[in-house]
Amino acid sequence: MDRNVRSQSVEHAVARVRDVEFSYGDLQVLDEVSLSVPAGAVTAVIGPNGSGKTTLALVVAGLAAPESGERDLAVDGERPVGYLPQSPRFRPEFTVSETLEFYAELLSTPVNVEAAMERVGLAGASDRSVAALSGGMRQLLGVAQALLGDPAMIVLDEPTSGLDPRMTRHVFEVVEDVAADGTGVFLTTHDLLHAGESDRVALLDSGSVLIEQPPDVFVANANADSLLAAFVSTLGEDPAVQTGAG
Ligand SMILES: Nc1ncnc2c1ncn2[C@@H]1O[C@H](COP(=O)(O)OP(=O)(O)OP(=O)(O)O)[C@@H](O)[C@H]1O
Repeated sequence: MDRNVRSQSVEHAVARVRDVEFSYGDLQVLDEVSLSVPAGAVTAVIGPNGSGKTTLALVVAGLAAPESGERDLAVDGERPVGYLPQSPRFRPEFTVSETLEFYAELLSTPVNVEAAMERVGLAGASDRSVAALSGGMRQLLGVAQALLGDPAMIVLDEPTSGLDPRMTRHVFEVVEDVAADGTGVFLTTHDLLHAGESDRVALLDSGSVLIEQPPDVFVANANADSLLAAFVSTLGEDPAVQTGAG
């Protein structure tokens, strides 16, 4: 799909969170977070370690209920929401296709396991056991699992962590392709190079969304020449791991 068609479909949000607050016990990690996940676009959430990206991904996916605020999903009928956790665990003795068939049975919609394997480039490994997969292939299996059942939105928590540069590029190409078909893609990443090529970035800092806009707009507004430079000039050089909102 060309860029013009894609930018039109960006108007329609498949999910929205509004004024979301979330705490683990006494530790508040999301503070008044509002953002939307447009259909047909990749939204990349970036931010320091501990800034709340995984927690936000769980809330957006509907897997964690916010204490206050709202999460609305605007998807038609039975279409699922796909989710890839940060460290997916699959049964090591299952093959790739058995793993996907296992997840397919959990869905109430018709599922084409072959198509999911084709889409991520794992068709040639369908009979290989999970134990025999490289880290990159396991991550592709996770993406394939999230794509089962033609989801209206996929939420991927660090889908390229631990992947080499070419495999990282491949995963981003897969998700761009998925977005081009109208799916809303919401992912967290520390890969600012590829986040800079996504349709939108949301910068999370200590549980608050500082910006939510196309990366080139953020970079230009920060008077920077790259997303990395904009990230550092906005957040400062201090690499401290964050521990909650505030
Ligand atoms: N289950 C939990 N119980 C208590 N605290 C938690 C839990 N999960 C996360 N936290 C804390 O919540 C804060 C936000 O964590 P979260 O994993 O959402 O951040 P993140 O931005 O995804 O981090 P990273 O980039 O390191 O993966 C951190 O301070 C973390 O220690």
